[in-house]
Amino acid sequence: MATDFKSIPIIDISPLVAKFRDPDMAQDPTVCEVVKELDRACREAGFFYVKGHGIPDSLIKEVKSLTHKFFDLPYEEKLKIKMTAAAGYRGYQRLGENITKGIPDMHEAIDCYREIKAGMYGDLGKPMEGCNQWPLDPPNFKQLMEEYIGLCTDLSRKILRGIALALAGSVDALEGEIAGDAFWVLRIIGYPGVSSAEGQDLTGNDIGCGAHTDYGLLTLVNQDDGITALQVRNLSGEWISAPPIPGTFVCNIGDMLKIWSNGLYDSTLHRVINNYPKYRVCIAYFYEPNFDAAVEPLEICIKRSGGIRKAGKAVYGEHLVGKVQTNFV
Ligand SMILES: N=C(N)NCCCC[C@H](N)C(=O)O
Ligand SMILES: O=C(O)CCC(=O)C(=O)O
Ligand SMILES: [Fe+2]
Repeated sequence: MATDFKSIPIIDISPLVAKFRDPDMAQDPTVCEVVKELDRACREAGFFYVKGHGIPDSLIKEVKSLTHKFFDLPYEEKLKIKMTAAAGYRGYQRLGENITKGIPDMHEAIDCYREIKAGMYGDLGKPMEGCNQWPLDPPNFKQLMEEYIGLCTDLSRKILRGIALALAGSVDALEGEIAGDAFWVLRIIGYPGVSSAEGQDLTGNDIGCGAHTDYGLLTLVNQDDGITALQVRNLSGEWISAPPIPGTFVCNIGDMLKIWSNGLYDSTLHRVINNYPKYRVCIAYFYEPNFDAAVEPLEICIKRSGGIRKAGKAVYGEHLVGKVQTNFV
């Protein structure tokens, strides 16, 4: 459960990264220290920054710079990869097309999902079937994003080994049936600055993305430098800022990890408000369970919660499809 945290901790995960392939990593004292810090952050806030993650800073920056270039293009150009239900909800959505709790969000985005081939998950997967729609301009966009997705997938797996150690006492508890064939989502997002959104009165009250939780296991947020816009809700309802810290990712727990941990970890509510005059981009990578995974509370987590089971079984793909089908106007 979240607490009244006032700030979001920064965790140096380099021991987890270094010992990833070490069969005895669970006995390593530096790994154990990171596991403790992760566990504490997940219990208290459901949010933390990671440094020492090993993804090159040049790539993290390049991803943001190409994202700016794409959103700078004329609307007609962006529409060439328009998101539709027929395209498996993959592609470009205009400003206000995504809705959160019934209210249009002041962001535009490209949504990408791991490929689902026809028939792969039967009726469960049908709505999301398809390949991603990548823009031809800027050149190299697809290649760069795919490289980035690969590295984010590897990194998430490393962090989840730490979390699996904390919750289940074994490094691979979140692999196999739960996430051995992990699904992923990438949202490439742009939030106009306060004065540039057309027809807005400069009150700066427009919500870039309304309060929500993420759907899967773990999110890696790569946000623009110099703009504080992401806010995280603590137990008493205060919004705590998560300012960009160069060289880090903001990480947060998703709904499926909340279920698996029997609520020991919460998928914390968060929102985005860009009150700056500058256009802000964010690339959010979501590491999710296997598309057809049935996720339920882990026995040991139920024991640690006084023997009370706090959630039933949820099939990840159903949860995602339910969200996606109600997220758009
Ligand atoms: N794949 C993820 N987690 N996307 C987060 C989007 C949150 C906004 C969405 N309209 C909603 O209400 O969920
Ligand atoms: O823009 C951000 O900083 C976070 C975006 C987010 O929360 C999401 O896409 O789920
Ligand atoms: Fe989010």
